[in-house]
Amino acid sequence: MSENSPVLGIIGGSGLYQFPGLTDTAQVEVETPFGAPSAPVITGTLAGKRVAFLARHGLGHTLTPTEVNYRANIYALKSLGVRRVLGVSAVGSLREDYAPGHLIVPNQLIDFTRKRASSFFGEGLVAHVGVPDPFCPDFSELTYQAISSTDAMTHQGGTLVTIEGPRFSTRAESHLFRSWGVSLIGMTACPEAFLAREAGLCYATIAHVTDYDVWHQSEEPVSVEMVIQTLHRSLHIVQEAILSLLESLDAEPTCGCESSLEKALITNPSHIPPETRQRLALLVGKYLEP
Ligand SMILES: CSC[C@H]1O[C@H](OP(=O)(O)O)[C@H](O)[C@@H]1O
Ligand SMILES: Nc1ncnc2[nH]cnc12
Repeated sequence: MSENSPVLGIIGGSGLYQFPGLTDTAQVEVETPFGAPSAPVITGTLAGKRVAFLARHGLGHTLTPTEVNYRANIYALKSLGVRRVLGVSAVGSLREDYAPGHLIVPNQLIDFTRKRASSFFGEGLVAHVGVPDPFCPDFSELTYQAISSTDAMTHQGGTLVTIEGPRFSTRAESHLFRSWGVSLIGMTACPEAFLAREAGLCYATIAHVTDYDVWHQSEEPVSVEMVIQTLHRSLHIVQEAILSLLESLDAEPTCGCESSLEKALITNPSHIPPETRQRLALLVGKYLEP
């Protein structure tokens, strides 16, 4: 981390493949021990602050939610000195009052993914990170204030379920999630949020509702066309919210996200293979004797 490090990492989801208004941009090809990120990271200045932008599904939306290399994406942002990461996601709504076009900052997650690398750990170094509140509460509060400063209808909190995709849900699945009190459905927040926690980063999501999934009696079932149409109407508001969020990021984080690994490592250091120690040095170096 240096004085010039980006104050915010933005992971743009469906429809958000670049960030308009960025100046002094540079395209950074980051190599990580976990492979290549979804796209080059674009660093630049926005509202007078340095930011780093990454297109989650690749520049031409070439990666399915399963194919996204979440570990490389989070690692790449961490390696650039980013401390706060904002995920932007198109989501379906599982409740009447969270309507298409609304923006939400969710506060809970349910993980229904099955085929994703969801931890940086393994290969001789074990850690069990705590995620009772998987989104950083402080950063989520700032993010909620930022979306509230726009003209959009907004909501604070709600449980977001992440399904594996790429298919959308069946009606039975959609009703099941509703019966559990789940508010929103998407395909990418897990493992992104969990990896950010392992990497000691503050993470929050702006979820923009694009559809009512497939449970609603009077609405058409979700389709890509429906998602894109709603996105086109609401993405400029997300961008406006991010400009407002940047204004509130001067203070240092005071939450515990940065020290998430302090009590999470369980492996006897003398047993950690040197290659693993080296691969994870960016995350665990400060906790292990050289
Ligand atoms: C294009 S509809 C499904 C697709 O959109 C969402 O992507 P993201 O979270 O990156 O905005 C959803 O998770 C699916 O990947
Ligand atoms: N209904 C839905 N299910 C899963 N992911 C989505 N992204 C946008 N709408 C969605």
